[in-house]
Amino acid sequence: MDKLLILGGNRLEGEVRISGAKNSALPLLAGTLLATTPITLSNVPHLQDVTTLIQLLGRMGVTVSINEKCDVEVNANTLASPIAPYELVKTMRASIFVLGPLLARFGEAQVSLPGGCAIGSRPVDQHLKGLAALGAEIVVEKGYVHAKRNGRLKGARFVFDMVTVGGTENVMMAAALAEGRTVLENAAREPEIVDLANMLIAMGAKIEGAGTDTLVIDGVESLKGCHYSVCPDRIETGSYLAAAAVTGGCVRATHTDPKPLDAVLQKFVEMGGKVQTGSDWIELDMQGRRPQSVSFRTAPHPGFPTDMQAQFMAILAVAEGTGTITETIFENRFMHVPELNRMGANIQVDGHLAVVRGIERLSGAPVMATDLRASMSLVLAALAAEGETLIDRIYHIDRGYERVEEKLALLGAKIRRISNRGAN
Ligand SMILES: CC(=O)N[C@H]1[C@@H](OP(=O)(O)OP(=O)(O)OC[C@H]2O[C@@H](n3ccc(=O)[nH]c3=O)[C@H](O)[C@@H]2O)O[C@H](CO)[C@@H](O)[C@@H]1O
Ligand SMILES: C=C(OP(=O)(O)O)C(=O)O
Repeated sequence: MDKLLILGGNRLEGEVRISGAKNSALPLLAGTLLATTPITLSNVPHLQDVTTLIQLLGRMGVTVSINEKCDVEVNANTLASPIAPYELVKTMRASIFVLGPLLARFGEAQVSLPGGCAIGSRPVDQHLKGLAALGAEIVVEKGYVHAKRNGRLKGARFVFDMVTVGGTENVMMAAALAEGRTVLENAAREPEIVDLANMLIAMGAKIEGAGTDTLVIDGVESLKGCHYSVCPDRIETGSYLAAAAVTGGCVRATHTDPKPLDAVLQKFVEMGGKVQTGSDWIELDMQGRRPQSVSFRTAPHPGFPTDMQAQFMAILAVAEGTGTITETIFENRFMHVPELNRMGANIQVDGHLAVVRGIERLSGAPVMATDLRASMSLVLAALAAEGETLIDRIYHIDRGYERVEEKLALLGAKIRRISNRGAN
């Protein structure tokens, strides 16, 4: 298992090029199943999760190739078996995104239930209820969702019980091929929903309201291929800006989009950072200063993203003053706390609330990554700590951060990947 070795204490300075968004690339790849002619996706990040979804499409008989520009070309016409098996789904929850498209386009699907993960139980009941509202017959048996339709899916009005990003995406994809109008209420408003809607529209879908809490989808009989570029990763962007915040440095993230990051950028300003933006870049300059503590609660977009919570906790750990963090989206997303405390942080958790009392300097220690964003919070803490930190189970970070050690090294981090393939 690979580990990361980081020697802390360097102020990070420079430019970092942001990759395509993991959380967009995954539903877009699943959405390619809906098209009757090939789709070409560009700006696809090179990540373990993307590889897993491509493997899943390949396992179903879909033809996936990478062209000379590193674009991913998908031809779903060769699909042979609409089955997403447990051994692939268990490594990546986003595999559930193939359910709606398979059902709508090919009439049936068998997708392993993804189950929970480190951050929470993460049920998919809303995905299933939404598809059932469109007329799908759904049975859950032996750990698999069996879904089929008789005739076309039928447009319907459906109100999500809670705001769910994946649920909105799955049902929106299915509704794009349903007969008649679907209205999805209490829909998620994340930028990745807008990206998926835009690709579906480029394929010929009729969708209005993406980015609001009501989606109106007029189903069409078929969708065609297109060329589509994955939107920039707002969480990767925020994570590299967090590296500036935690080290008192100055980082400019390029090839990104400042708009979806309002809530995060506001907190950097509250911390005492100087934030400047252009149409496709963001710079955070801490001017050598220690961040001031801030408090926040996670919320669906446009609120503060849960996917940035762990990284901000690392900043608060070395900030001046005390800050509180309330995690409202996932029930178990404080797994990084004991590891940060092992590095000297002073964080107390009571249910969904974490109280972080900033200290001047963390100290390097051997720590264990428990999930994707927790891994990044340990990396950030290590960058600010005195001495060496060895982070184990770094495979989590490879799910969501492309060439992380290379990008950080270019900003001046002393970071090295220790590969120990085959051994634990
Ligand atoms: C691949 C991807 O895009 N992942 C993101 C997506 O995950 P994901 O789409 O899984 O997250 P959801 O928005 O669906 O989950 C939000 C909350 O709703 C609950 N829920 C969800 C669906 C359901 O059927 N029933 C149910 O109870 C979940 O357990 C959670 O408590 O949005 C999350 C919230 O912004 C992000 O942290 C993830 O990075
Ligand atoms: C929780 C995340 O991803 P996933 O939904 O793929 O587990 C994340 O990106 O922070």
